[in-house]
Amino acid sequence: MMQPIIEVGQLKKHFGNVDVINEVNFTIKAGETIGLIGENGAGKTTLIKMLLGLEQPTSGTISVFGEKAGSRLARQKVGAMLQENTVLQSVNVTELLQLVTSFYAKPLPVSELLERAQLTHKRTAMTDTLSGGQQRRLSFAMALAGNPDVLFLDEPTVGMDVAARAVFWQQIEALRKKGKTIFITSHYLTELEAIAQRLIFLDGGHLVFDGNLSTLRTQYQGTKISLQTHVSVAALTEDKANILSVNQQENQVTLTVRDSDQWLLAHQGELAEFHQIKIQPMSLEAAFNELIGQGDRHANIN
Ligand SMILES: Nc1ncnc2c1ncn2[C@@H]1O[C@H](COP(=O)(O)OP(=O)(O)OP(=O)(O)O)[C@@H](O)[C@H]1O
Repeated sequence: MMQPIIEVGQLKKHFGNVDVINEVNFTIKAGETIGLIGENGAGKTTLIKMLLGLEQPTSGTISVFGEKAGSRLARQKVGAMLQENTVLQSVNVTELLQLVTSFYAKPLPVSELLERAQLTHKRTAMTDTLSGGQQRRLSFAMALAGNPDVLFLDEPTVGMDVAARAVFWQQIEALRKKGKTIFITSHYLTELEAIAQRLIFLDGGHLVFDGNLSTLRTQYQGTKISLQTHVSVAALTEDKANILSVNQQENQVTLTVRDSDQWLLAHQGELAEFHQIKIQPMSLEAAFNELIGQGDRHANIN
């Protein structure tokens, strides 16, 4: 049985009177690959910074390898790629990686880091002459420097071109296969679908989903039905268990339902009152984004 290596309990973070993380609980086991998804401002970066010990929680507990986040032990075992590229000026790529590896007890060889980050051809380039995507890759090399057991990657592929992205995801897959624990944030579910067995969604600082992709699919992926009608929304959404979302603009109604056949069967008596019906499958991402949008509105009302 895999051991939990990170445990988060009743975690809260307020900035002033703004709740950024609200009562978040989860544990991470060794070897898991976790995708953390949420809109801008959902609290992803704040959560990662607390897991790294770079931000202090307002309340709640975080344990990393049985110790406080950011402890000496945790820093040896954890590598991170944050959103800002913190790259030292006036040194070349190799010198920077030599410096970073010197902080660790069991670092990876610089040549391997250069290769994994696709930067071998840039090994003698000054760090401030790198392009945005190359700096992102240098941050990746720095995250790997200590041969960490756990990797936190905050929107790692931003600024990378298509080819660099593809190689980057191959690297992540290779690290996953080696048994590394990987925690990645992204705005894009599609980018994580292939790699993350487990997905955690933050919405306004609330953990709204924590589970695997197939659970996510059965819970949220639906079919979109749009139509024009004077039939009331209440009547159209009577079978609550089948309705994922509903939107009405005058007589234009858009529903997302789990099972469109079941919905049509239930409403066959009203078909004469439906016009311009369109039925289309919805991508998981679109369905989930719609739900997250609803969660936001609920959060604002409460
Ligand atoms: N140091 C700070 N002081 C005050 N507010 C902050 C601070 N850091 C973050 N916030 C606020 O906390 C909220 C969550 O921010 P955070 O960066 O964690 O979100 P995110 O999900 O990572 O967003 P993005 O996708 O844009 O990176 C935002 O409303 C942000 O303005």
